[in-house]
Amino acid sequence: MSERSARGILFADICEMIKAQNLSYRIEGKPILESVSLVLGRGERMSVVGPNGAGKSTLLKCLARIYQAAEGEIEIDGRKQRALSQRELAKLMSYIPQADGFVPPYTVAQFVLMGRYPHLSPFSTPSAEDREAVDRAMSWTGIEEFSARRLDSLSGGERQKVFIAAAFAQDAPLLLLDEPTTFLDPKHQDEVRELLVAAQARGTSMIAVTHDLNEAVLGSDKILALNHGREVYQGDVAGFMQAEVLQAVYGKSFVFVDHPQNGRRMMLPNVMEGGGCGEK
Ligand SMILES: Nc1ncnc2c1ncn2[C@@H]1O[C@H](COP(=O)(O)OP(=O)(O)OP(=O)(O)O)[C@@H](O)[C@H]1O
Repeated sequence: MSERSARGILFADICEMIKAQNLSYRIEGKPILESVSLVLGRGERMSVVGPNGAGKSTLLKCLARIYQAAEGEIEIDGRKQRALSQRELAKLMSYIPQADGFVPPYTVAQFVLMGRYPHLSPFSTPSAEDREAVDRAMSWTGIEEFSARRLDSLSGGERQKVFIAAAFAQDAPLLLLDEPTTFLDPKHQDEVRELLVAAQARGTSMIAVTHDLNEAVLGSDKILALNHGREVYQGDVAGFMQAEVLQAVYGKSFVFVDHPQNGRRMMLPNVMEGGGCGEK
C-alpha cells in the first residue's frame, strides 16, 4: 500500500522519475504505438527492445515530446510533460537520438556547451557554473583532448562520447538514449557502457533503446519489449530472459549459454531453427 507524506503526496509518486500511461501515436492514421505505459523510478535504468519497426524510437520521441502522443499522459518528476516549457523539460530530460549521419557544424567545446542551454540566460555569457558543468562532462567522458576539433573530424565512437558529454552537461536527471552503442566497435561499446554505468551510479535515470539483448539485460532494472507498437513484456531482467517471452517478442527462438569467463547468462539466436542453416 502507498504511504502518504505529511503533505499528502503519494510516496510512490515521489520516487517516480517518469511515468507514461496509455500512450498512443499514429502517423497518417496508422497506429505506431498503442496504449503503452511505463514507470521508471529514480536512478533506475530501463532498456527498450523489440524488432525493427516495433515503435521503440517513436516511444522515446513521445517521451521527449519530439512527437506529441495522440493519447495518454506523461509525467516527469511528478509534473505533466505537456505543461512544461521547453526549458523546464530540458532541465529534466536529455535525449540522444539515433546516429543518422548528420553532424552538426560545431567544435566539440561549442557543442558540449550547447547542452547547457536550459540553464543559460538569453544574451548572457556562460557562467562559471556552466563552464564547470562543461569541463566536468568532458572529463567524465574523456574528450578533453578533442575540445577544439570539429565534430565532423571525429570518428563515430568519439562523436558518440561528445553527444553523451553534451547530455551530461545538460545536468538533467533523466537520460533518453536511442541505440547509443550501435555502429560502435566492441571497445567503444564498452567505453560508452561504462559512461552510462557511471552516470547511473551518480543517480541519473535512463531509458535506452537497444537491439543488443545482452547489453539490455546487463545493468538494466527493467526491460520493456515492444512489437507492432504494443507492449509484449515489461518487468525485470529474469522475467525477460525466458524462451517464451523472447519468442513472443521476436517470433523466433533463442538459446541460453553461460559466459565462459564470468558465468553470466546470455541469449543467442537459435541458429538451428528453420532448417539448420547454422550447421558448418
Ligand atoms: N515519419 C514516418 N512516416 C511513416 N511511418 C513512420 C514514420 N516514422 C516511423 N514510421 C513507422 O513507424 C514504425 C515504428 O518506427 P520506429 O522507428 O519507432 O521503430 P523502431 O522500433 O525504433 O525500429 P528500428 O529498430 O528499426 O529502429 C515503423 O513501421 C516505421 O516505418
